[in-house]
Amino acid sequence: MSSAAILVESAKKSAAFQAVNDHLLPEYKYVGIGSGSTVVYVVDAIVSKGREFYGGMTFIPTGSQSKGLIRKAGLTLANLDERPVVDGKPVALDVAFDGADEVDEDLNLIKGGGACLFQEKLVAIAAKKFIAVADYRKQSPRLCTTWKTIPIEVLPLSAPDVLLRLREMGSPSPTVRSGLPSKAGECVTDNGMWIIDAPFPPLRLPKDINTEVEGLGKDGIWEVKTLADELLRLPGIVEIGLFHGFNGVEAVKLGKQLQAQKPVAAYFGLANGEVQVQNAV
Ligand SMILES: O=C(CO)[C@H](O)[C@H](O)COP(=O)(O)O
Repeated sequence: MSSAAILVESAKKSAAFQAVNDHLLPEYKYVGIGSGSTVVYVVDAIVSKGREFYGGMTFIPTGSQSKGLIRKAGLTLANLDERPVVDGKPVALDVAFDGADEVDEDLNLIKGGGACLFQEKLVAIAAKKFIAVADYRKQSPRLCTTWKTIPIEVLPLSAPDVLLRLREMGSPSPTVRSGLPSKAGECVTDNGMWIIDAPFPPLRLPKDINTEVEGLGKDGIWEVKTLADELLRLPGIVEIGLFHGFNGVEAVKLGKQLQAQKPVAAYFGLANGEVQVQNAV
């Protein structure tokens, strides 16, 4: 491994251990475990706390990789739809930890680099608190600055029409993600869908908008929510890798449970070994 890669791995690990220390409380019962390479360290951090600490917890995966991690670590596994239902409601997860491809200054996220965005969003919204864990490369003032594409999960037979609509919306060269080098043909998600990676110029935040026209993307620059709403209106798109809106704490105040996509905090491992915490304000 190159020294740059070693630095990145060590940053992911530091962020994961601090996030778990700060946000996994011994009384918790249901814990969401996301996907990707950073989440491997989240599981390591949980295991390092010892069975007395995590033995009463059940871990909910966001896809087959995450399921494998939970099983391999000897943690108790249950699928999202296997939580008990109390008073007609599935119990909320106490916390969910997941990685991110890009995090903006308002804690909006791009996710889906690992093609797991659909189940990741289901787990994030089912959690009282969602914590993003990443290394320093993922921090960015605006989405689509360093991670330049938005992953979009689509029904395979809708792909040609979705690609056309994305081009009309100002995405210059959206492409169906390939499964290569490990799989010939398209990348097929855990849900049997395909992923389209749609490049967009860096997205605006609501505070950047001077006129309604800008927010609508007519100048080619979209605001996060406007773009997310427009994408989700298109039949064939199953889910998008934009996580935006509000977080779990705000959702409770607003009475909008099961709609919170944003993390309450993002933990970034830095190149100097420190961890920077970006909390929701
Ligand atoms: O969204 C994801 C998978 O769909 C991942 O959480 C995201 O790609 C970050 O991965 P990594 O921790 O490997 O950088």
